Amino acid sequence: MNGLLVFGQSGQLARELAALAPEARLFGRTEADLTNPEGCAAAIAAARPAAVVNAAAYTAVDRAETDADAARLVNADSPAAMARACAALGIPFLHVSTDYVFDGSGEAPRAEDAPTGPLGVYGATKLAGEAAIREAGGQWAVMRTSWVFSRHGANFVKTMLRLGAERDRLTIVADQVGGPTPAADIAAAALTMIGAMRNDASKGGLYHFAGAPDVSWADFARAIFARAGLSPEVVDIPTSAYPTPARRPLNSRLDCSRIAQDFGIARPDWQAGLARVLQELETTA
Ligand SMILES: NC(=O)C1=CN([C@@H]2O[C@H](COP(=O)(O)OP(=O)(O)OC[C@H]3O[C@@H](n4cnc5c(N)ncnc54)[C@H](OP(=O)(O)O)[C@@H]3O)[C@@H](O)[C@H]2O)C=CC1
Ligand SMILES: Cc1cn([C@H]2C[C@H](O)[C@@H](COP(=O)(O)OP(=O)(O)O[C@H]3O[C@@H](C)C(=O)[C@@H](O)[C@H]3O)O2)c(=O)[nH]c1=O
Ligand SMILES: [Mg+2]
Repeated sequence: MNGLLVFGQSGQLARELAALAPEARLFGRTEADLTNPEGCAAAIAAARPAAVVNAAAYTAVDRAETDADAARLVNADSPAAMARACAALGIPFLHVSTDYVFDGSGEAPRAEDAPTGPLGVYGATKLAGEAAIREAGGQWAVMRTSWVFSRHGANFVKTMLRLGAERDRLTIVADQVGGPTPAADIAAAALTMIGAMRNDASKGGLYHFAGAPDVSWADFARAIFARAGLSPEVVDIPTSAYPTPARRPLNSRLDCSRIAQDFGIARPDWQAGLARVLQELETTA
């Protein structure tokens, strides 16, 4: 897509956007530091893009607990400044949010208008970003996704490949359930949405998009090991047996029917995405 500006360069989603839209401009930290909201707005004003996707975020969930000021600047204040700069130029803005805006109670998949209740700083700052973007008043879309994995960056698949090769036995939480989502599918969905928004100024809003089917982290680990030909024993544990600085939601299931209805985008099959990512890791190793 001509004129697309992406915030983020080295991250999982940014790398997949670059692969699918090689003509896009990507801004890393040197071009735009998200701890500086006004700098992000100025970067948009100077670049005069046709559309903006924000693929940068403070994603270190545990570290955010003790680094809340930086997390808020990156996850809320800078996306808000980006949304205002896009509104001023009259161009579409797409931002990405998370299942961690929810409290994880119950077992039903959550729709976009379900009550939020973040359990930690990461989720709270992402939720604040959503609200500020809505208030900026331009043509915006926020896509909430979950459990992102790809060949790039830090993610659960790559952690499991490392630990599974080192250890005979792993204890993995089995009471957190959600949809693992290949970053490549998020990139494709984001480009579809931005294209539709450019064609129709009435398009936009809040959308859920996650891989299917929903699964526990323990069962996701088992699937990774089965496909990768590793055979550590995976022991189910409750979240209470895996203490971390940030609390995480137990129920991360996202109801993704709205994005299917409005944009024709179906939930991606994470097993297929996992097979692709393992193949990519093998050929680049
Ligand atoms: N990862 C996941 O499991 C999930 C992610 N999401 C959301 O999806 C989106 C994409 O996430 P993902 O690609 O996985 O994230 P990554 O952690 O892979 O990448 C984050 C990117 O943000 C950049 N970044 C962080 N801080 C700054 C800063 N101060 N200035 C400029 N750039 C900065 C990083 O740059 P650098 O490499 O230099 O640090 C990196 O390129 C985010 O909005 C995230 O909240 C939603 C659900 C799940
Ligand atoms: C490494 C390991 C993790 N776990 C657990 C911890 C955690 O509950 C779960 C997943 O670990 P992670 O470190 O990938 O979790 P985390 O970094 O919290 O993942 C989240 O990142 C943010 C950015 C999001 O937006 C979320 O959608 C989600 O993907 O697995 C084990 O139970 N055993 C282990 O050996
Ligand atoms: Mg993590």
